[in-house]
Parts: sequence; C-alpha cells; structure tokens
Amino acid sequence: MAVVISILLGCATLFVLWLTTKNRRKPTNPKDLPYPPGPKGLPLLGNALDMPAKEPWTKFAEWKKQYGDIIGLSVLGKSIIIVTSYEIVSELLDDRGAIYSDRPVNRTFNEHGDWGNFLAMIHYGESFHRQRKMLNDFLNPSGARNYHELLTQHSHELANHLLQHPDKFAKYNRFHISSVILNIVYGHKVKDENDEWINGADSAVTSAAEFGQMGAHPIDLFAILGKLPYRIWGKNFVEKLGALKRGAYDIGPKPYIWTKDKVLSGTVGPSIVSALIEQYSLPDGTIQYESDIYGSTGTVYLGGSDTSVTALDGLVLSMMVHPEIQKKAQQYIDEIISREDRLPELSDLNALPYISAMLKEILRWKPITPLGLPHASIMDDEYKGMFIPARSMIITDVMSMTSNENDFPDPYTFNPERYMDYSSEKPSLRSDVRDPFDIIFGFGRRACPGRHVAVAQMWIMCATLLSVFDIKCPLDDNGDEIRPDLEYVSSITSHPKPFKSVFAPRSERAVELLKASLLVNEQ
Ligand code: HEM
Repeated sequence: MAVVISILLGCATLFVLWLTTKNRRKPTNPKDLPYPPGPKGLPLLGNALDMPAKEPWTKFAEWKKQYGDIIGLSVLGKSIIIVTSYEIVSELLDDRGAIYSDRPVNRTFNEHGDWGNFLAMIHYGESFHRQRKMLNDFLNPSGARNYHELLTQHSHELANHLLQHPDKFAKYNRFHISSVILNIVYGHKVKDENDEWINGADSAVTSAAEFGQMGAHPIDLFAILGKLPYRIWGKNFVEKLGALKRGAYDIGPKPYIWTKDKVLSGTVGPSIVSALIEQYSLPDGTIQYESDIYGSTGTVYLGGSDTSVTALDGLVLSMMVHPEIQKKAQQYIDEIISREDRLPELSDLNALPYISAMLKEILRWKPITPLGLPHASIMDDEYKGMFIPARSMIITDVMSMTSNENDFPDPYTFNPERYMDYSSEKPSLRSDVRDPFDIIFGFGRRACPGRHVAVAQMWIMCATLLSVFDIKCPLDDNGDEIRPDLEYVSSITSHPKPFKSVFAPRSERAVELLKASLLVNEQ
C-alpha cells in the first residue's frame, strides 16, 4: 500500500511540477534575455541531479571554470543563481539590496517547524526590518563596546579553566561562548556546564543541523503537499519535525517568557531582551511586537554560538600547526603588554594589528559558512544582459571568494602577513587588500549583525590565550607530535573534526596576572 501511495504521490508531484514549469520562462522575461549560463539539465527535473549534497563548492569550482562567476541552474522549476566572485555578489546583494535580501522559501522549517519568525529565516518585509533594528541598536560598533568587559572576563575565565583542565578545550570553548550570548541576550548567568539553557539552546541548534538539507523536501516545492498528514513522509520525518518545533520553542518563546517574568519582578540584570521589553511596553502593560523580540533575540544564539565556537577552534588549530606564527604574535603581545605587567585588553586592539591579521586569516582559511546563507530575490532583475527571475535562490560561494588567487595569492597557505603593512615604523593593517571579514560575515542587508561582537570576542580570547599559554600539539608515546586533521565537516556551518591540544602556561607571572584578574572580576 505504501508503495502505491508513494507512486501516486510521485506522479502528482511531477504533474504539478509540469504545470508550474512549462510556461516559467516566457511571461517573466519580456526581453527574452539569456539566463546566467550553467549546466544543461534534464526535462522537468532541471539540474536536480547535478546538485551535490556534500561539499557543493567543489562542483561549483568546476562550473566556475566552465561558465564564469555567475552560474544559473534550474532545480524542479526553481531558479538558483550561484555567485562565485566578490565583485558580482557585492553588485547584486550590496548595491541592489532592495531586491536581493529575501530568504528562499523553506516551508518545512518555517511553516511546519515554526522557525519562520527567526531573523535568519524571516522573509524580507516589515518584521525583518524591525528585528534588524532591534538588534542593531545593541550590536552595532558602539553597542558592541558595552560588552567588552564581559568578553574580557570570559576570556580570563576560559584561560583559567584551561589551566585547570588543559585537555578540555572543546568543552570550555562552547561553555564560554554560550555563556556570553545568554548573558548578553537574556541576562542569564550560566553557572556550570549542565546549565538547562545551554542544553535547550544547543538541542535547538542540533535539531536544525540534523533536519537535513533546507528547502529540499517536496513540501518546500509544493505547499499543497504540506496539507497531507506528516506520517506519509515517514516516522523519521515526523520525529525530526517534532524536534524542530521543540527547538523553536526552546530558543524563542521559552527564554523570552522567563526573562519577561524576571523583568516584571525586577530580578534579572540588564540584557537585550529586558531593554527591548522596556522599549516596547505600552502604558496599559502590554508589550508590542513580542514575536519580533523573541524572533530577533532567539536568532542571536542560533547565529552566534556555533559560528564563534568554530572560530575559536580555528584559532587553536592554526596555532598548533603554525608555531612560528604563534611566536610572532606572542612577541608583539609581550612588547606592548608584558612590559606593562598586565593581560591584554580590547583597548590594545589597534596597537596589535598582527592579532587582527591572524583573525582575518583564520576565518578566510577555513570559512565557517562555506556558502554563506542563501538569499532570494523578490523581483525580476537584469544583470549584464542576463535575466535573473524573481524568487531566485542566490547562493554566495564564500569558499570560492576566500580562495580567489587574485585577492589572496597562494590561498591555501595560512599566512597573516598578507594583511600586514610594515612600511612605516609601526606595523599596521594594509588597506589595499580584500578584507575577508567583508565576505565571511555575509552580504547586504542580511550581513551578520553580530560581526562586531564576534570579532571583539575572538580578538580578546586570542590575545589572552596567547599571552598566558603556548598552544601546542600533544605528543604520542614516542614523543612525536600528534598533528590535527585539518579537514572540516560541513552541515549548515563547517566544523573541524574533534582534536586534542595542549595549553602550556608560558610563565609563572602570566598565571599570577590571570589569577589576580579573576579575583578582581569576582569582586
Ligand atoms: C565568527 C562568527 C560569526 C560568523 C562567521 C557569522 C556569519 C554569519 C553569516 C554568513 C550570516 C548570513 C549573512 C547573509 O545572509 O548574507 C550571519 C547571519 C546572522 N548572524 Fe552571524 N556570524 C558570526 C557570529 C555572530 C554573532 C556573535 C552573532 C550575535 C551576537 C550573530 C548573529 C547573526 C544573526 C542574528 C544573523 C541573521 C541575520 C539576518 O538574516 O538578517 N552572528 N552570520
């Protein structure tokens, strides 16, 4: 019986597909312009079978050689545009942001899994603008400066945890990144690793990562299929959808309601949510735009936890395999900071451009989101004589841009020097090279709003760890280094495979300074 249902569903799907695609091109392309070039697909299916499920950027690199920097595909009647150059992505997504700032239709996640209200998923429109504004007030450069003290404290606590448990970097990396975000967003102070909030938020992130490829389910293609009972898609689908819904609640309404209750009873410290509650409270006690408050703030954990954890992983890995670069960074830190007998602070950022150069290189060398997050267009557009239909999915091939030889010669070598200018007495950052931050944090109106917090956090964690520790590879029984596997595993974001590292204190004085700063933080 199940087989018959599947066949009937398959036939119905193909029929609907035929109806929707047969006249797709004519009415919307009045000048009959060519579409961006790309591989020729099959009838009806288009390029559905050409799209690789794993590491698609490898295939895109082949297509780039054949078709150029803008590639057009059609998958089951839907237009997909892959952009592999920074210049084109910037012309489309930055300069024509009013057209290219939507997200693709993703019905399983957004409508059936309740994720549609989270900023990273939300369609372009009024709520999108409101949510961006809500976050921007706190995360823009001057807002981000308010978190410098908190970020510095956590960098000291992370260093202290690593002093006590030098083999537990993975655990304490995640713990401190999560703690910072939960404190900033909700005023929640995480006490230990078994914190219920961290577990709830992490299972929400996992439910999304494990759901499968976004936008690829038949329900995403044909809304009507979503009206059928979920069980026809199998037990696995029903369970994953259940987890997705629970995840959406755990990361959205649940922490919001908790914070609201505490704000009303005056028992929680300052946070983004409490400030927004105050800002949007009406005299009659109701709060306006509550779903936008938890849609925007819930996305901060989604957008900022996994990414920042991986960024710090990248720092540790790159220092393990490039001790000479680590040494140079430590010399710069020592020159400025150790002679003042203190630990680094974020106010040292401009005086230590080499640390900033390292961070740029870490994020370029192993991009955390190798294809960014897809954008979508809301109206037909013409680009250099080519036609880009409305509702195209725009894939930004970050991997191609960060390994472009013109911008980053010898791109697979980890080399912070590419950003350094030694022409004057004090080294500085070059202003004539492409800044990888302009690529890896996304584009146009959807560019990462947490960029300034992310960079400040990475900078202070890097400077603190390098002033207190030598980061090394562990040794095997023969005394040989166990080098990490530098392969990354990709889902929505890219992660290194689990690795072991050694944090060896550099000097007694560095440890004393750390202990002293922890005492000050406690007071
Ligand atoms: C190294 C760390 C990070 C990286 C590499 C990163 C990267 C990105 C990228 C590529 C996007 C999609 C941009 C686009 O659609 O063009 C994004 C979106 C977003 N990020 Fe980040 N991010 C990081 C850290 C953070 C942090 C710390 C926060 C919050 C404090 C944050 C909050 C967000 C939010 C809310 C969005 C959704 C924006 C929207 O759809 O309009 N991110 N991020």
